[in-house]
Amino acid sequence: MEMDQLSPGSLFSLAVATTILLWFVLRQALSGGKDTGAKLPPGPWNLPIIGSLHHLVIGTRLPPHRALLRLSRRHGPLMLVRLGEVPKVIVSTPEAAMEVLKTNDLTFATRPSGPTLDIVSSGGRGLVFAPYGEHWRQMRKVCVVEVLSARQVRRIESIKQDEVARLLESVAEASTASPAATVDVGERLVRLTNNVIARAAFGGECRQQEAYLRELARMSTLVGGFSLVDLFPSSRLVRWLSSAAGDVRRSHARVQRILGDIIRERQEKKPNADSAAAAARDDEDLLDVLLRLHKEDALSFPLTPEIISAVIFDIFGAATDTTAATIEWAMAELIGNPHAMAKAKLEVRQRLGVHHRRSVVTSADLSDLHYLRMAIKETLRLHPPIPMINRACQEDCQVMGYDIPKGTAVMINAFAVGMDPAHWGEEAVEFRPERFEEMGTEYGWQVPQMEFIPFGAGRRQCPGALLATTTIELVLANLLYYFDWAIPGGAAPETLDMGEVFGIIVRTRSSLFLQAVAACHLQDH
Ligand code: HEM
Repeated sequence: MEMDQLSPGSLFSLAVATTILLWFVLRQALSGGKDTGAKLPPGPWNLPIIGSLHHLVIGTRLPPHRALLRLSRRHGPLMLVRLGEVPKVIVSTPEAAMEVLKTNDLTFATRPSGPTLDIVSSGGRGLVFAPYGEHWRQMRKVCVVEVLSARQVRRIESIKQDEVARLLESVAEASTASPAATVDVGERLVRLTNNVIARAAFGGECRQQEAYLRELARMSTLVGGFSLVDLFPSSRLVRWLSSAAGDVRRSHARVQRILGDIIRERQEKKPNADSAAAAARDDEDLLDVLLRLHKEDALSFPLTPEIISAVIFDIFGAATDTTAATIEWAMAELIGNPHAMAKAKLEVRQRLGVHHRRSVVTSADLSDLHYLRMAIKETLRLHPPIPMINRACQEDCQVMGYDIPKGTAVMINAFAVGMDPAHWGEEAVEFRPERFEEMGTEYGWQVPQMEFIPFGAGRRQCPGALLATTTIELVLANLLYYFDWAIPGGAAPETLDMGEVFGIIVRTRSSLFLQAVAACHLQDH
């Protein structure tokens, strides 16, 4: 029985199974729950057992971030919903985000826990889901200072160019086939971002990459916080009915086995590597860096192989699908908006000239591509790949005049924030990159008023934003410079499926299949 994803069917089954308990629950409710006197945020009315879930599924087929945006328009920028048995505060406007991510940055600097999250976070031993504290501080520093150091970024730059060249060659091959083959854009992009991170992390490509990717994708859809086990963490009935926790555990174990093999092989290959000499070399990959830190043993929390594996897993998860999904959404939006596509293409081709001699447009060529950059921002505003940013409250506090008790899970709806009509106007749903120009040339990736937060904000904000945005620019510039793109069969742009699959990362519902026609000759690499 497939009970795991939030759907009307699964909720109905659950409601029937629990109806017999309703009377007792109602009796308890009528006899009066404890009134703590706290002034909690407003929210929709709740049903026993399922809480507010019916508002998210009945009469709507919207994914959670969209359904929650709709609810917030009725109940306010700070809203308390009960997702099953878990109360969550939903933050939906820039003003509310400002209070959580800036005014109370430290109070909300931790992540919530939950059955599936606890599994993928290896019990908080990695970085992305680690609870706030010394371990997180250390791992964040390792990530920023060592993993994303200037030297590593330089190394990754040449890997990116190499992988982009491979992508272009494979697209060129499809475009010259007879009849011309369609390109599964999403699949190629996931491959590209995975190859980049795999080569950055392990030097070579991961031999078990296919299996690794399959398990990562499976986990992403199960760990969005809307699996039944996460909604009813204390229910034995749900645990019995649901396979989500077991599926996540199995996928996670497989991924950890693959990573464990890679780490062991590396340790066996370079058992006596002189760490200082290795550090001085430019070819030290992320695994070398982490193993060197393990050997130096100078950190307060020793980097055990388990922690190294958890951190690499986190960086893979954080860096690959987010970047690939953004490029895919950008291509979908540009195809769906021919006027924007024409402008972006013209800019790339005019700025780079027709006689671009290198086989790949490099990062050095990207500085003047203002329209393309705005198109990427607009894509991230409309399709933040992580629309629901998970945080938790570390101590009792007040936000917008409401009491938030310690331990409350908080979801910042980055999608809703980017849709706020007070900042983005009534036509906020439209893809219009020019709006960023109208808001001022300085309107950057980080904005002071929190109306654009695809990378989060505050001390837990994404440390990979620069790596991500430069990769997205590089790939898009190349795709638009070398090819003209169209929907196969000449279908109209409106026919493009812009539906979403919800998970920890939101992706396009249907693969984006496009036809590419070479716009200029791709020189041999
Ligand atoms: C388009 C691409 C990306 C998007 C939209 C994105 C978005 C995000 C968001 C929303 C968060 C949570 C921030 C918060 O809680 O305030 C996050 C965290 C994180 N991201 Fe990214 N990210 C992207 C790419 C990357 C890349 C390339 C890396 C590579 C290292 C990365 C590494 C991380 C890490 C390590 C965290 C956890 C930080 C912490 O908890 O301290 N991300 N990202």
